Amino acid sequence: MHVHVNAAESVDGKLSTREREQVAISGEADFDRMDALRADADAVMVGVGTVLADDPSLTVKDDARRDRRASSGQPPNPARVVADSRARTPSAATVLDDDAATYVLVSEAADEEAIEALADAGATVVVAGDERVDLAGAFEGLADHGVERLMVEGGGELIFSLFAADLVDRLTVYVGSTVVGGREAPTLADGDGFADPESFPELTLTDVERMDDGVVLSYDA
Ligand SMILES: NC(=O)C1=CN([C@@H]2O[C@H](COP(=O)(O)OP(=O)(O)OC[C@H]3O[C@@H](n4cnc5c(N)ncnc54)[C@H](O)[C@@H]3O)[C@@H](O)[C@H]2O)C=CC1
Ligand SMILES: Nc1nc(O)c(N)c(N[C@@H]2O[C@H](COP(=O)(O)O)[C@@H](O)[C@H]2O)n1
Repeated sequence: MHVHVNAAESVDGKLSTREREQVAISGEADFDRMDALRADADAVMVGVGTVLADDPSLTVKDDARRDRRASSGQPPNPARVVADSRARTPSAATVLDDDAATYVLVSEAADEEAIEALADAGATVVVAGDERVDLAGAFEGLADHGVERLMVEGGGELIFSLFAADLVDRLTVYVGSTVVGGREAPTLADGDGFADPESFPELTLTDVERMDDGVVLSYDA
């Protein structure tokens, strides 16, 4: 599976405010670039922290892109994937609507009733890991469902875990010209952090593009 992480951060590296309120860091052109990445993916993934904070739809917004997918035999929208160890995704979450298939990745620690509620709401539940989702194991399950191109949008907890598990192939980051600040505000990679410089993931910068009032940095991982 090819895993592409794409996110937007402020110039000080924040994904949202300290209250986890969604901020439009991207401008029009970058949101359109993100929409094109969604349209090129088999599935779009977020952590449950993002579902609880933003209630995103994760769908392709441009009609022509959805039409192109449909005419090439794909569903109009990519599938949606939520990493959700304890099955906390609310049944009324927008990611569970009928606009696309949705996979919720849970761990063995998730409550059976919560898992049933997700299945009743139409999600396909994939169980991997004891206390936390084992991302590598869960991705094998997704591959069995035909997911070959996965785009990950965040947030910071999920992105850190993907780097820690060496599961990232490509990273694109829009850096907007704004300062959010706040030691509690989510950053591109949160989690426990890498303590040992030897374990820092090594990235290769492949492109720098000016866009809106910011830049898009592209890396191979
Ligand atoms: N600016 C941007 O491009 C984006 C910003 N965001 C922002 O990020 C914030 C949410 O980020 P976070 O709080 O970091 O939450 P998150 O979206 O990274 O979700 C973290 C949660 O995912 C679950 N999870 C399951 N397995 C996991 C694993 N193996 N590793 C890590 N997490 C796992 C856990 O319940 C964990 O608490 C929101 O404020 C949202 O607005 C989110 C996506 C993109
Ligand atoms: N690329 C990007 N730039 C920003 O400025 C953002 N705030 C985000 N947020 C992500 O977009 C999701 C919302 O998706 P829908 O419009 O609901 O489909 C949000 O949940 C973040 O993942 N991304």
